[in-house]
Amino acid sequence: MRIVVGSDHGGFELKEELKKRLMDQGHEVLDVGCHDKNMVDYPMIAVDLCKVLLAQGQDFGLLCCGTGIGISIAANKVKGIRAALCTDCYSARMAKEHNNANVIAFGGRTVGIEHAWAMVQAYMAAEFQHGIHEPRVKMIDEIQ
Ligand SMILES: O=C(CO)[C@H](O)[C@H](O)[C@H](O)COP(=O)(O)O
Repeated sequence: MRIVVGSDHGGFELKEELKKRLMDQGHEVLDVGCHDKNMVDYPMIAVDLCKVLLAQGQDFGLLCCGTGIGISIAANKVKGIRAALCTDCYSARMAKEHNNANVIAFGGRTVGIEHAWAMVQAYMAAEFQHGIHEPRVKMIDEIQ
């Protein structure tokens, strides 16, 4: 898969480890930053990632901040983005199956790497179920 990743300082370490594991699996990963632990404002990173995703058509985007909340709120302001803050594997799978989320978000200060990795795997293994979910997703997109 082609994946674009990004984080603020609060999600930097988690993003780096998830990026490494994705690359080890053979995925193509583009990192929009941040590239060190220096403080950076998460809305900028979220918008940068979303613009890249919409322009370059990666399969999905992965965002991390301290909680995953701020960066997912910011991403969801971008037209065409459906960002899901994931805290469990069932929700990560549903984010794809029901919501066709094109961005998943995690909290670097709230979840450990193994749990985050399990959630990434759950999301990546899932497929959008279409059917009744298709018009609902369309309704979401039409809000913007
Ligand atoms: O947006 C957030 C909260 O929902 C993230 O956790 C940020 O990473 C956090 O706010 C950054 O906080 P810091 O005090 O600047 O490290």
